Amino acid sequence: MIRLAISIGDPAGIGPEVVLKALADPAVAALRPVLVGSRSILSRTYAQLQPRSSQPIADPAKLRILDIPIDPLLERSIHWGVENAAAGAASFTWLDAALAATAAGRFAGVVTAPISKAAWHSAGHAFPGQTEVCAERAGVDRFGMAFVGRSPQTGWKLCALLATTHIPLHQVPVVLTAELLDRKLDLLVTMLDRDLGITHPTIAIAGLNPHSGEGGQLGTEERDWLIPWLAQARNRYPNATLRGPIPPDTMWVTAGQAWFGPTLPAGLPDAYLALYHDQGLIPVKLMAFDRAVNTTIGLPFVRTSPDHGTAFDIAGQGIANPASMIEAIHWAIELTETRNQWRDRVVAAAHRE
Ligand SMILES: NC(=O)C1=CN([C@@H]2O[C@H](COP(=O)(O)OP(=O)(O)OC[C@H]3O[C@@H](n4cnc5c(N)ncnc54)[C@H](O)[C@@H]3O)[C@@H](O)[C@H]2O)C=CC1
Ligand SMILES: NCC(=O)COP(=O)(O)O
Repeated sequence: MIRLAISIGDPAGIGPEVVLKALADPAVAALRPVLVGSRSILSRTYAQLQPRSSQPIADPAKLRILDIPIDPLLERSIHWGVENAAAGAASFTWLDAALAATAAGRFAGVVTAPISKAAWHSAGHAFPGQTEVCAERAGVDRFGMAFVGRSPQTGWKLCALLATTHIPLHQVPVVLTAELLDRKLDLLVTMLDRDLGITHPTIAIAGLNPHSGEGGQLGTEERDWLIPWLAQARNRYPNATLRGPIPPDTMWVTAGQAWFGPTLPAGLPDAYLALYHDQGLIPVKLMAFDRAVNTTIGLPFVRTSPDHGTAFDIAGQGIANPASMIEAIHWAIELTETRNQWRDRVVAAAHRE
């Protein structure tokens, strides 16, 4: 059985709730994952939400928990919907413990419930997000934030990688370079092969400007370096079909048709490379807010997370939807299995040589 750790996220948000609701799903419970967090916080979540929850919620007394208590004085300052340093310190400690146990070989992968970046900063942890902590603790400097999802209507798999992530919009054209895109495309091609079993992918690559610059009239990045970079990338990846730079507003039209069905349009790409956070995540969340899963690629282990955040506005009400957390757990299993099969194939091929 594949062993998974689940860090329970910010205790003032919906993380503990969606984790306990996910564990009420028999298919998730059968995986017997280990929750990394405070037993006391989980018990409190269960006691308060079970009577008013819209959905079944698992009793933490029956679950496997790596208990990391919060100092009782600090625990008293944790309240639903209140973003503060105590909650940020706790969620950071739990993530770190899950990663340390994974690095020690106890788990094959980590599923992380949502944290608040602002709460982390208040607690003195100056990371942009969980992605960067995973990468640093794993000792890798080439990693990416990808989103995957399986359409409940058509079964089509959505896969999108963000070339840049948590930076201000005005920095995007500065940070985006041919070298950065080389690294991101490399990660994406590897992920498609190793994690999704796609050896000859078609990848849609967005332009940066409206209409991909309209020949330089609406921006020059495409003309100056993006189109030349794509020509070189096509030579480097003869097994891949690289389409682009595609006008960003229309790039997702067939993805939407494939997601909602009833039929799949012809010529669908296997994956999308978006150049900045909202260029990728607005369409992904519009299509698949309750299904999409954030996965960090480039790590030596699998890491997934729901696509949503801490939802402080509804924390403590019992109405949070666990669907994306459930998907994050199933994707962690699926990605680990495909990766293991890939490794077996590589080893078998090496023995044949
Ligand atoms: N994986 C992670 O750790 C993520 C963390 N975040 C963090 O979460 C915090 C809040 O971010 P926001 O932009 O407000 O996004 P959010 O996803 O927390 O909330 C956006 C809206 O969606 C609703 N919502 C979110 N998840 C829901 C669920 N499972 N069921 C029902 N409704 C749900 C919320 O109530 C809110 O109205 C930020 O600090 C952000 O950095 C955001 C995305 C992912
Ligand atoms: N918008 C995606 C997001 O915020 C995920 O951040 P991370 O904590 O998984 O790095």
